[in-house]
Amino acid sequence: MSAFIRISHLSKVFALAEHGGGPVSLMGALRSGKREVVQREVRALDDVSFEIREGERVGIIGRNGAGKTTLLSILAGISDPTSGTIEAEGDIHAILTIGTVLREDATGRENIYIDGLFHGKSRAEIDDSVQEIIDFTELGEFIDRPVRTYSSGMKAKLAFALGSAIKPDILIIDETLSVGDAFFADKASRRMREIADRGRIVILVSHGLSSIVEMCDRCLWLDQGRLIMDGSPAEVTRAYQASVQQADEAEFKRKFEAGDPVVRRPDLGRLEHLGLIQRAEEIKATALAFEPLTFHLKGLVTGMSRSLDAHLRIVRVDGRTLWDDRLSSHGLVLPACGSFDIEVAFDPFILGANLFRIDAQLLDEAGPIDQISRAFEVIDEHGQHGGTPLLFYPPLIKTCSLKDV
Ligand SMILES: Nc1ncnc2c1ncn2[C@@H]1O[C@H](COP(=O)(O)OP(=O)(O)OP(=O)(O)O)[C@@H](O)[C@H]1O
Repeated sequence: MSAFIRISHLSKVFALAEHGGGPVSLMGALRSGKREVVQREVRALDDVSFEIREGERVGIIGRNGAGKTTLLSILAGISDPTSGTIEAEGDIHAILTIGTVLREDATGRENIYIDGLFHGKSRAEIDDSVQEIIDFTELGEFIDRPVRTYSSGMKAKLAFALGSAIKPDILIIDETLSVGDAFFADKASRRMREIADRGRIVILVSHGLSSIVEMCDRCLWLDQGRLIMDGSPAEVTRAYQASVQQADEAEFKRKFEAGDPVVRRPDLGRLEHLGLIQRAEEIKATALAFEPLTFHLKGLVTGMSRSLDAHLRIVRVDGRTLWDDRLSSHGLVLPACGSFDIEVAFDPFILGANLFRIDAQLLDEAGPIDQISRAFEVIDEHGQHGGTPLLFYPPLIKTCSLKDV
């Protein structure tokens, strides 16, 4: 008989209830007796299908909340899918959380006996294998101390030694190895290979991508409950890493677009508009490289401030400030009270293709009064200037003028 797992169109939906205090379980919401409970569904697994054949060591990766643990608990028979089927041949042993494997008040040795008896072994059979398990754990004299006195690494070693000693047809491990030391991880990896070499199946969930590459020969990538890649560990972990990096970049861009926070003093004045003008038109988000560009700043001064000034700054998405100047240094004097309307023109345009932000700040000698930021992208229509975007010229302001308002 050969071990295999076949999963077809597997989905798992959790019903969550929400009221003022945020999400709670449906039972919790019913118990709390609160009205206006809105039911929401979490699709932890969404139409997942794959097959694992004998001898495969399969790693499962994905960001937090991707559905990995849900998949493992269905594979381990701890929870049922909402829809879809799972067929498995062979007895399954799962180490999902160390806490559920080990009894804290019993010693390590007692845990070996309890676990063996639980898995249907006779006392004599356990007597035969106990020393081998103890040797594998490297716990030394700790084996006769209560598990509650162990470090998390020691618990991980014992849990793994127990799980793998049972010699199951299908061994499922959730993150357990990540708390062991490098030497133990190496030994555990060899043990997993032995299990797989006997024609069995090993499934490992881990956030440690290097352990997946080292220990597995196949990798599944879950994202928001869906299986999005199935292939060699090196290939899948590379693609996963690239996607995580992109998501981080997107988060960075979102923060970048919001600008730096400043303490505002609205009683003294405010900035009302920061626009970009190119080819005599106000543009929204995209400017062309190598074309003159004008910034348009409108605002209002309502209090008596001394040394009133406007400060403009251009920042590239990587955080580098490319230009930073006060308009007073170009002879521009803001009115002491009333509206202002300023145009600042650059020629030639100084920026290469990239994402930028312009920050305009109204300030006086005591500090900022108001700030307005605007992100914009510069594109090179002709694509002649690829590579790392550069600051092409020292910025030159062509005109810096105050309009009559
Ligand atoms: N019992 C539950 N009730 C409600 N929602 C749940 C339950 N268990 C999991 N979920 C939700 O299902 C989704 C998948 O969770 P799961 O724990 O499987 O992800 P994971 O990939 O193991 O994440 P992590 O890497 O953080 O352990 C998440 O959105 C999670 O909030």
